[in-house]
Amino acid sequence: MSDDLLTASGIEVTYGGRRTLSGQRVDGVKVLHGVDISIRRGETIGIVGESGSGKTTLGRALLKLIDISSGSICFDGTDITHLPDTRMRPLRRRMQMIFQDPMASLNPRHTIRRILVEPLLLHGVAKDAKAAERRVSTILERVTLPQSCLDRNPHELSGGQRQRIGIARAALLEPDFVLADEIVSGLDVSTQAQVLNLLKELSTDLGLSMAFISHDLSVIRAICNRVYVMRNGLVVEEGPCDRVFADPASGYTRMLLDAIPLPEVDPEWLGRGMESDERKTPPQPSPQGGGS
Ligand SMILES: Nc1ncnc2c1ncn2[C@@H]1O[C@H](COP(=O)(O)OP(=O)(O)OP(=O)(O)O)[C@@H](O)[C@H]1O
Repeated sequence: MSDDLLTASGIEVTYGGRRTLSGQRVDGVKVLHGVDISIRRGETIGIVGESGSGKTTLGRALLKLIDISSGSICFDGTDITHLPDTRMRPLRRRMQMIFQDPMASLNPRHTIRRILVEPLLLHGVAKDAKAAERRVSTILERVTLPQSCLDRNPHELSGGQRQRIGIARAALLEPDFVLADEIVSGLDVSTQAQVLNLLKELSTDLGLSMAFISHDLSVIRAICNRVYVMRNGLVVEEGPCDRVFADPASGYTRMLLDAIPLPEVDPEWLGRGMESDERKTPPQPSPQGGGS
């Protein structure tokens, strides 16, 4: 069995290309220009880069949520590049996504119970509603939410609670791979820390592979083993976080690091030691807002 769970080679994505009714081809805009990326089993990689560099597009391409115009994608030994929907369906359960804005991904008219129970039944992970409810109750405890959340609608929860529901929904389906796209950028710093901690624990417990998209370098450093740095639809640097942050090979990565001084990170909540000189860096607000 290969160490790699997910590999993608030469990924190109073009938005807006089409054929007119008269058969003429209208060129679109190419936003990924041949990206190679691999994610090993049990590994968390970061994808970082300035706004518009193509992080979200790459993430969606990896999950086959958008079409690629060139390249290939392999998941757990299966070439999924041209896999038809029927054969892709069982793999979709194993490749989950957690979104930046849970309000946009959780149906506002459904209770949390329905939001969590339905996918379990749809994917056949639980054999009946009773078994599904048992699983949901257990995962709620795991993400430290009270059972009373089950009868609420998404808008009745806080942002941090909603993000925990997003994590619970992904984890319930027992995925092998989770893509997390800017999932803490809308949260305050202490809630960010709690959500990141939870995700880190879950990924270890469940042996998940994760790709973590963020424009926030401190978040990437806190949670990832390796990092891919993107610019203008290309990977300009890839390597272990420790090396890339301490000694970036690309001038662009150095510029990103200079532009966004790393804030002080409390090693208690990250469960990770830091060098004493890094700890002297004062906390700095990120000058970049928004995200994917
Ligand atoms: N559906 C779409 N149609 C057309 N162009 C798009 C679409 N989605 C993204 N783009 C363009 O593709 C490029 C890459 O966007 P993408 O969202 O992947 O970047 P990003 O690095 O995730 O940026 P951000 O951090 O701001 O979310 C941008 O120029 C964007 O405007």
